[in-house]
Parts: sequence; C-alpha cells; structure tokens
Amino acid sequence: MTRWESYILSAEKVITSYDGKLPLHHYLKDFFKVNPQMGSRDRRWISQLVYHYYRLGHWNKPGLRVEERLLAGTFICEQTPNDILALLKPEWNEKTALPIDEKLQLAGITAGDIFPFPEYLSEGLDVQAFVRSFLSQPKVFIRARRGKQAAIVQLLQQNEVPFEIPFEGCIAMPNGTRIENIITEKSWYVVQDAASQQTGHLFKAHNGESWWDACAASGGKSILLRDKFPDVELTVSDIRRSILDNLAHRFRDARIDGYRGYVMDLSNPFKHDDFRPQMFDGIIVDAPCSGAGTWARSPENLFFFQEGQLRKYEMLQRNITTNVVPYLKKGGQLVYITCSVFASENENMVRWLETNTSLRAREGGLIQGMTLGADSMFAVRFVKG
Ligand SMILES: C[S@@+](CC[C@H](N)C(=O)[O-])C[C@H]1O[C@@H](n2cnc3c(N)ncnc32)[C@H](O)[C@@H]1O
Repeated sequence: MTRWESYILSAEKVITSYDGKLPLHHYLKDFFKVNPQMGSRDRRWISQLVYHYYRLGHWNKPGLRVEERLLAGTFICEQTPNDILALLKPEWNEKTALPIDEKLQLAGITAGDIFPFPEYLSEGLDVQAFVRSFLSQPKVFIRARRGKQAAIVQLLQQNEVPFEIPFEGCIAMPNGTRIENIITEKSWYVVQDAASQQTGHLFKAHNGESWWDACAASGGKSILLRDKFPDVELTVSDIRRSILDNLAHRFRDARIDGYRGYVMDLSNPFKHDDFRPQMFDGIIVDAPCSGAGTWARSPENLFFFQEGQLRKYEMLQRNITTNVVPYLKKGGQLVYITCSVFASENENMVRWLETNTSLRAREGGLIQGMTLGADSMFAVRFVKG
C-alpha cells in the first residue's frame, strides 16, 4: 500500500467514527495521540483530507463512497497538483488550478448540494459567496491593541509574514501563522475575527457606565469594549465555571482587571443578590447560536447541521435576551450578536424582541466576512424604551 492510500484509509477511519459531538480538531488530536507512529507530514495530510471531506457539506449521491468524496474534496479545495490526486485521480490533478466554479462543475457538485438550506438565510446574504467560503480555510485575524499596530507590522515584516490590514487595527494573515512566536508580548493584540472586531462599532458606551457581557465566553467582546472604553465598569457571566476560568486567563494576558464574574444560566428567569433591576447602562448578548457564519472554520458543523436545530437556538436566544432586559436601565443599550447567517436567529429575532420586549432596534445588521476571508456575523444595537 502506498503512503497516499494509507492516508485515505486513516481519513476514512476518522470519518466513519466521528459523530460531530467534539470539535473536529479535538477529535483529530485524540486520534493522532493513539496513533503516535504518524509523523507530522502524515498528520497534516490526514487532517487536510478529513477537512476537505466535511467542506462538501450535504453533497451526496446514491452509492457515494467515502474515498470518492475525499478525492472530490481534495480536488475542489486544493489549488495545486498533489500526489494523492496524481495517484488516484490523475485526470483531476492537472485541473486543480481551475476556478472553483469550473471544478465544482467537473465534479458534478452544485452549491445547492453543499448547502441545501438557502430559504433559511438572512436577507441580503451573498449565497454563492457564502457557499464558496466553505471550500477554503479562512484567514487568521488579530486586533492590534493600544496603538501597537505599527510595532506589530514591523515584526511581521521582519519575519516575512504576508499580511493585510482590511481596516484600522485589524490584521489578516494566512491561516496557520504562528503569531505567538512572532509577537511575544501577548498584551499587544488579541486573536479576533474581522467580523467580531466590527461588532465593536455598536458599543456606544460612556466611561464610568456599567456594562454586562452576559454570554462572555473567553471575553473577546469584553476586551474590545474595555479597549474602547477603559473606564467602563465590567460584569461578565457565562454558564460554566471553566469558561470563566479561561476568561480570567485571557484577561490576565490582556491586562484587563477590575471586573466582576458570575456563573449563570440565563435561559431561565433568575434572582441574584448582586443583580438589581435596571442596574446596567449596557448589556452585550453574544448569544449561543448555530455558528453558521463560522462554518468555513469548522465545516464539520455544516455537515452535521439539520434545520430542526434552529428552533432550539431560537428559544435559547429569546429566553436569554428576555431574561436580561429587566436589568437594563430605561434608555440603556443592548447589543445582540450572533455568528449566524440564519434569519430565525437574526432579523426574525430582532422583530420578535421588538414585539415582545421594550427593546427597540437602532442600528446594525449582517456583517458579511466572506470577501475578507473572515467569518460572518449579525449584530444589532437596541435601546430600551
Ligand atoms: C457565541 S459565545 C460568546 C462569545 C464571546 N462573547 C466572545 O466574544 O468570545 C456564546 C456563549 O454563551 C454561553 N451560553 C450558552 N448557554 C447559556 C446560558 N443558558 N446562559 C448563559 N450563557 C450561555 C456559552 O457558554 C458561550 O460561551
């Protein structure tokens, strides 16, 4: 058996045992841990094959074999000839540099095969660009902090790292760039997708105000808020202690201090001695969601997605947002964010909140990241009437 055939076999092994419950990169890590004989080149190729497989989303046809789909994925997603196609599908190997639409046609795959849910998408989304975005790994973005852009740029140039600056403070680099080895001072930057950085335009705080990042995760939005408004009083919460521990670690690296952190499940109405009605000037609800705007980074979620899951997210988003509104001052702001491109989690949720709560939408909408090689998100700023 050639090295390439054994890569295909290993990729098949991963795919047939993987059920989508763990993030794919964790699953692959565990797979390689129990297969220590595989070297770094083997690991890279097997991972790439598996990712290519999932990038084809919901494409299927009668009798489609895993190997056939792995080869189709490799043809569509790789831009240069490679040994796998040379051995197993030579007629495609010389065509890898063709435009993506021609390659899809040659492989007999349509955008609708990959993503058969266009009717659920948010208004105004460029569907073709969205589906094409699944077929390559997005870039990695950092946000330069506290006037450090020039110093970061100098380091990137010294290390011959190709980069772009799509807008002030945002630096895009090829995926896989080992930023931490190049910029060793961790407080100079945060890793944050371009779309996520853009949500900050809706944070219209005033210094001294009290803000609550209600679904804080590791604190990406909180750090953005504090960078813009260093004197904002910050409260953060999330559903699990381990998440807040990660946040504490990230805040230390970012030199953010003086905040209050709470473990809270906001899907049910709650009472807490430290939370009084109308105590916050601003609330950020970066809600749990389908994550569809980030599927180019995690194509396994595209593969396992079923439209029935949307209802669960819709209910969670309604409940979390409704449960935090009483803690917002009259005239205060709530920024609702998802990394989804589905209408039910985005504009339909805005309509529902306007009908069922005292929130009134003021500005914002869909942030399409595809042309930048970034994620897509949705963010709207409400004011409480
Ligand atoms: C999209 S992430 C937030 C990302 C974060 N704001 C950032 O910028 O990195 C959504 C977060 O909501 C949290 N979450 C999920 N269900 C929740 C619940 N019932 N109550 C509170 N938080 C919840 C998740 O644990 C997750 O960390």
